[in-house]
Amino acid sequence: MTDPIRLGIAGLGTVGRGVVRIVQTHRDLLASRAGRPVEIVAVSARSRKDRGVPLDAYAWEDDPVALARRDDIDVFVEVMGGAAGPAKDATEAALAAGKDVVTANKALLAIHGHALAEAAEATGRVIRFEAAVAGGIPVIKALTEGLAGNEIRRVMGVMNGTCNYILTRMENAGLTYDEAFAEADGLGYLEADPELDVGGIDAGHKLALLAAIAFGTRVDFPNVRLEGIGSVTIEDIRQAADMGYKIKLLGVAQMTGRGLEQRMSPCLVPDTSPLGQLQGGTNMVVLEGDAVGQIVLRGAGAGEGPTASAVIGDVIDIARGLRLPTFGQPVGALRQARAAYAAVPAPYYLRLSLVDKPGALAKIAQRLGEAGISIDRMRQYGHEDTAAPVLIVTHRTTRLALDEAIAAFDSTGVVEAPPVAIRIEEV
Ligand SMILES: NC(=O)C1=CN([C@@H]2O[C@H](COP(=O)(O)OP(=O)(O)OC[C@H]3O[C@@H](n4cnc5c(N)ncnc54)[C@H](O)[C@@H]3O)[C@@H](O)[C@H]2O)C=CC1
Ligand SMILES: N[C@@H](CC=O)C(=O)O
Ligand code: NA
Repeated sequence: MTDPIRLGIAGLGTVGRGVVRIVQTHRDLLASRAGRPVEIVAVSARSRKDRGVPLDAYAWEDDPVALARRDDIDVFVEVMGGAAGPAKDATEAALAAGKDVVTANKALLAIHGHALAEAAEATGRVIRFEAAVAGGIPVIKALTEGLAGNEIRRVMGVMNGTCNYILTRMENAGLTYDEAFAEADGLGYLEADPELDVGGIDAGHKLALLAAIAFGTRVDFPNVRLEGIGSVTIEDIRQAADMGYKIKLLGVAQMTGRGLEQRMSPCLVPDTSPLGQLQGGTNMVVLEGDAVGQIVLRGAGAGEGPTASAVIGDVIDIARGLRLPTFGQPVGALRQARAAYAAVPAPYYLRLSLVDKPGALAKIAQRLGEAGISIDRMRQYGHEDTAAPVLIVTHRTTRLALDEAIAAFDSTGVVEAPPVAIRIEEV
């Protein structure tokens, strides 16, 4: 058998521990699949506490940058996290020292991915990041390799398990947002900064990485339109269900006539669709190509085993000699796409609280008509107070037209509370 592939692992938390565990338990399997032994040479973490896996056989480095530069490693495995600081410094040091890099760090790549891809290309190294997007789901591989013959039409997904957990608990157990959030916190689901999860930032990082591969563009996280789940109410979850929809924190990236649209926001999807059926902390990514049609990938987006599985898959690819550009094309071929927003028309869900007087609904219908918006379905609910809850599902329209109509509702004098408008993504 040929020389081993030698790993230096920076970070021994959930993911790092999982990587060590797989290397130790699947020694022969990995060697056979990689065509050479997979060995851990050195590790680094903030403290030398017990991690539940034997580490004595490995050299220890307090400093991840020193680990990245060691002569006796071939691949630097970065599983510390953080968009800057040691993760960035050590990744740069590894590339400069001629090491390949495997990382689970979506924040780092969403912000510095282009520069790091340039650095990798300059030194002839590769950066692999399957674990960074939808954890154990091999979506980077699917897009970069399996679908390489397609023009990608659209990439969609539920890519933050914590948010999907919160939304499904609200839906199934009737919890308020705050109650479901507290439950997710108690289960240890939330990132150290929960805003990364519930603000849609973590999922936005993942979407930006997928979009770069799918559309051959530079990673453009600042132009991902982010809206978190903090404003989703139990009322909307119930009313949407009544109209046949589920609310999901959905990422959508699409190349439009006006540029690249990247959105991460609460959307309605049909409750019978694969996305609508997705429960708990599971992730789902939907890829659409001109030749292949639609592909749906579902699985664990986080956790020790699933995330480490993705890291090891990347290590094996490197051991086998598979050397692909970071985003599927040489950096010079990646375009800076113009950013577009709300370029693709869609049906919308509109929840209104109207004064219960003759003609109120007619005034709303008139304003919608004046904005060129046609009503598909409408429902008014019985009520005990003076405001009548009204739900409208529109035919396809633009967000611009909808915002115009909503602004015009003010002059009707029949709207009791700010209207809620949520896009219905056609999946
Ligand atoms: N936990 C999960 O399910 C998933 C995590 N990821 C990503 O994987 C990476 C690691 O995540 P976790 O394992 O959950 O984090 P964690 O917080 O459990 O572990 C982080 C590890 O990095 C070490 N570390 C942090 N700063 C360091 C420094 N300056 N020097 C040396 N060691 C340092 C810590 O001591 C710890 O061992 C992050 O980028 C995260 O976003 C990606 C997908 C899923
Ligand atoms: N916080 C993320 C886990 C890692 O990507 C999630 O909840 O999905
Ligand atoms: Na993945």
